[in-house]
Amino acid sequence: MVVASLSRLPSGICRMRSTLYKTSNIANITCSSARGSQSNLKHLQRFSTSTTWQTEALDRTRNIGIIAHIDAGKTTTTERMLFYSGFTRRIGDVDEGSTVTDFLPAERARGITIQSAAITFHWPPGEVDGSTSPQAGAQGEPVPRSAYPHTINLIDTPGHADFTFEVMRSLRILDGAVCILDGVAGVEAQTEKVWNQASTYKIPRIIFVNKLDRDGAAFGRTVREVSSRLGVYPAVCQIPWFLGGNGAFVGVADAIHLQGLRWKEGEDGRAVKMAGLQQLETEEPALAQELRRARIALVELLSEHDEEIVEKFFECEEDHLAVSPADIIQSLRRCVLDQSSRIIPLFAGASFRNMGVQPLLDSIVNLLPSPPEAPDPEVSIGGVKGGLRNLLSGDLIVQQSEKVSGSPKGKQQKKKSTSVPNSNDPISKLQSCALAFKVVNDAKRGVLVYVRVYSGSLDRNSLLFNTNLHLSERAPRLLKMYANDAVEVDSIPAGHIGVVVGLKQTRTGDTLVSYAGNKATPPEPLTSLQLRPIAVPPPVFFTSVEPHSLSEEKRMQESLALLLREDPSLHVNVDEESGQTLLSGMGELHLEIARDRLINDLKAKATMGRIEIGYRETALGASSPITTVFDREIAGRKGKAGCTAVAEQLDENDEAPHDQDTLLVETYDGNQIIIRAPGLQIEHSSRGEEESSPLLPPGMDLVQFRTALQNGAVAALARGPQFTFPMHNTRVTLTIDPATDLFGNETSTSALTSAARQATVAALRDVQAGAGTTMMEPVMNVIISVDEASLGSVVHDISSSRGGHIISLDEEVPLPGTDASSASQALEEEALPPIDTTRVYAPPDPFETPSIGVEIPASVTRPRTITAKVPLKEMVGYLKHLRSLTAGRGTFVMSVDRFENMSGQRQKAVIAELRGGF
Ligand SMILES: Nc1nc2c(ncn2[C@@H]2O[C@H](COP(=O)(O)OP(=O)(O)OP(=O)(O)O)[C@@H](O)[C@H]2O)c(=O)[nH]1
Repeated sequence: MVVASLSRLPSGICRMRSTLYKTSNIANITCSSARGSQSNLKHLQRFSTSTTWQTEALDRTRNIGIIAHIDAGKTTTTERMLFYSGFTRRIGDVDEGSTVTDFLPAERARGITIQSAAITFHWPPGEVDGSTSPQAGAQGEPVPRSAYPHTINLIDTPGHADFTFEVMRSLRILDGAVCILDGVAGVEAQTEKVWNQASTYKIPRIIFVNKLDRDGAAFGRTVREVSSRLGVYPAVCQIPWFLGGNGAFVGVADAIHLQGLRWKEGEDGRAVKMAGLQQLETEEPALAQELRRARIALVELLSEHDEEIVEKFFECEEDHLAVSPADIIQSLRRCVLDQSSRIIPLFAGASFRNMGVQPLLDSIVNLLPSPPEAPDPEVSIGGVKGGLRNLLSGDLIVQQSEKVSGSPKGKQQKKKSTSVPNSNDPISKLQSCALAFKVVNDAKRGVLVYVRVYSGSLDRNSLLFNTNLHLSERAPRLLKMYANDAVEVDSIPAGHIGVVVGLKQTRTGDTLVSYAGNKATPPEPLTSLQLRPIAVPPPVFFTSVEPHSLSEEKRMQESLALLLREDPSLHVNVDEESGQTLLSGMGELHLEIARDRLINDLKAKATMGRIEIGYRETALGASSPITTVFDREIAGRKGKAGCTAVAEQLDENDEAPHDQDTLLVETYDGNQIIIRAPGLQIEHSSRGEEESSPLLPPGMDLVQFRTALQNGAVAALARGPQFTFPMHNTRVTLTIDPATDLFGNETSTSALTSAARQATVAALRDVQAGAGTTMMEPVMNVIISVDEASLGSVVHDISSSRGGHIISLDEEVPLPGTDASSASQALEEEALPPIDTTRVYAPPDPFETPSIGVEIPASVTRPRTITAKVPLKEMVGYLKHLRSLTAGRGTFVMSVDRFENMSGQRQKAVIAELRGGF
């Protein structure tokens, strides 16, 4: 056996690698030895100044994420990656709370990942210079990419369902992903959910089956689940090495290189023993035989999808074992990038035992795409959707719009098609385009905005226009991050991930553009350019937040504002009547973490109340038009404005008015707000952009007028007339008659807001007195995975004790994600032919008979899947119950389906419970 002891040899990783890939020309690689996390900053600065960043070839960059079910081992694996790449000197432990990526106190305390952290390291260790990787060695033989250092930007994403939105946000900026599976639990419900979300963004993926050291690990079963539950063809590149077939897990056998890799129990994993096929044949004959089968299956699978490997196969006289590792890697890479093949390379290991992580790193570099190879990022601009590269090349035709006199915002537009770019074309003015994917408040450096740059180069001090908030901010400082260490840079080039320090407003999820010229805003339609917009799901839990004293109020509100910038799936609103601040979110854990962040990290002196379900209230009919005139002093200034409001049940089939008098039709938190001002005599500037009216109060423009009225309606809708829950599914129409409702100077924006609020409140009370209002509750889409034996009891429990409706059994119904395009994606996926799971190669698990070519009954390969709609109230604490019904095997995921009207009886029961406490 060849022994490569990395602890003894400073360049050991390289040695191991050269043995791994049998390449002769990689002697010029300088391997860095493992360095301590304290000292690594200096070490990193050496190869990460702004100049080198600029010149780092983009094809040697990987922006990847790790996705998985909670506890599959994402953080544990990341820690090993950091260690082997030389970024840290010791391996952090999740259970001891000493990991690099889970650096928030709340994460360390709970041992789970809450916020995605972006980390940069190099694999293999060494400097990433400007040269592109050579594709061939001196003798013309292909050289694997993993022979040359690459920059890996890694995003560790949370696995808990409460943080799905966080995962979605991270997925948007990834070019590739590693999906980690727990080798005992197999494909779990949350894995399926995240997998489907990654499919939505067409992210190339590889799979790592982890925890193979645990009792009950079943690699073969997991492989079969990958094909049946994730709907892909697993390309088994490694199989587990159990000593003597049924003994301890000691390493992996690699079907690409036809060799065994063995790690010594209890060591840090840097020393790897390698054994060729012949050696395995004498020492581990059963493993050697299975390895041959794995190689045959791998070449066969690739041949079905890749012409080039077929040629190589013929060149090797149809000998599966003779095809070179480099040819197999290239074929795998082609299949991963061309996702129509649905081939997913699959690797094996046990990160906690330090086994299998270096080959996984090699595969990240070898198989996952560089930024230019990744799918074209989706953008929306001027009402058109398409790819950013297409937009920049002129292949995406943007409809430039001219507003029609008096038309509502965004409606009734005259379209004029412009092919882009041309010399006058606004798209050619775009200098850079970036997505802010994360906002973090750093105790030392202030607010850090993580950005992924998609085009051009984001330069220090450039003016960035935020197309979501419609404001400009300067970028005074730029950083390149290494977990919680940073290096100052002058610019962040396209394809890279970096941090902007000093932005005051930008939130997670906002698109930032810089543009040529010195105008305050970019030319239309660049103002509407948005990268991969995602819809924030409605919050379903809420809690009150009270400052300890009045003097703490300001600090608390500032901290809450920061929390909201970090996480837009949190919502804050102030109940106007009680003055209470309410914080709402996606789940109980989500709010608990928000509480931790607010009180422990941001040091707000505040108390949070009980976490409760966010019910809603809705109108059952329509009010009569209610006109009120607000006439009171506001902040020492007389304020007077009138408004007429009608509140009614929102019927999706009812068309909103689109006439000249309609200034706004907007859906906000499930309610629709319409603003009308007949006779306002709206005028347009010659360029058709600015709107104004001679009848508006002096100094007020149409945007301020609309926003003031809208704010009033939104504030009133936050509290229902009967149950005080926020209104839902309700339409409010505000009508302003310039002759009777506007009073010159006295009509300030705050007077308009108060008038709109007052009129809406009165209209809601009128509905309550007439047709009435009712409570609504969140109903969840729930997908439960159980084994056959527990199916009956779980179905019975859901439908009889929890008032749920079973929608289907064993049907692959993708959960409606938080992304608008997932539904269409699901439809697209429906069209794909089913995977023939009987042809999928999976090695036998210990104590199982060989499985190749043997038909596997569906009941063995697939756990049963129950899809149901269940009120959220009945799902509180469900995991514990499910575990007891299924002997610990059952798992579930859920997402909000809709809010539903509650029956009188159910309403009464909930109110009694709320009064008496849970
Ligand atoms: N036996 C064994 N345990 C492992 C392995 N990998 C991770 N674990 C353990 O599994 C638990 C979860 O690991 P994490 O790395 O925190 O998992 P995660 O996927 O990051 O979890 P979240 O961040 O909470 O989603 C920890 O107790 C780890 O020590 C492994 O290969 N073998």
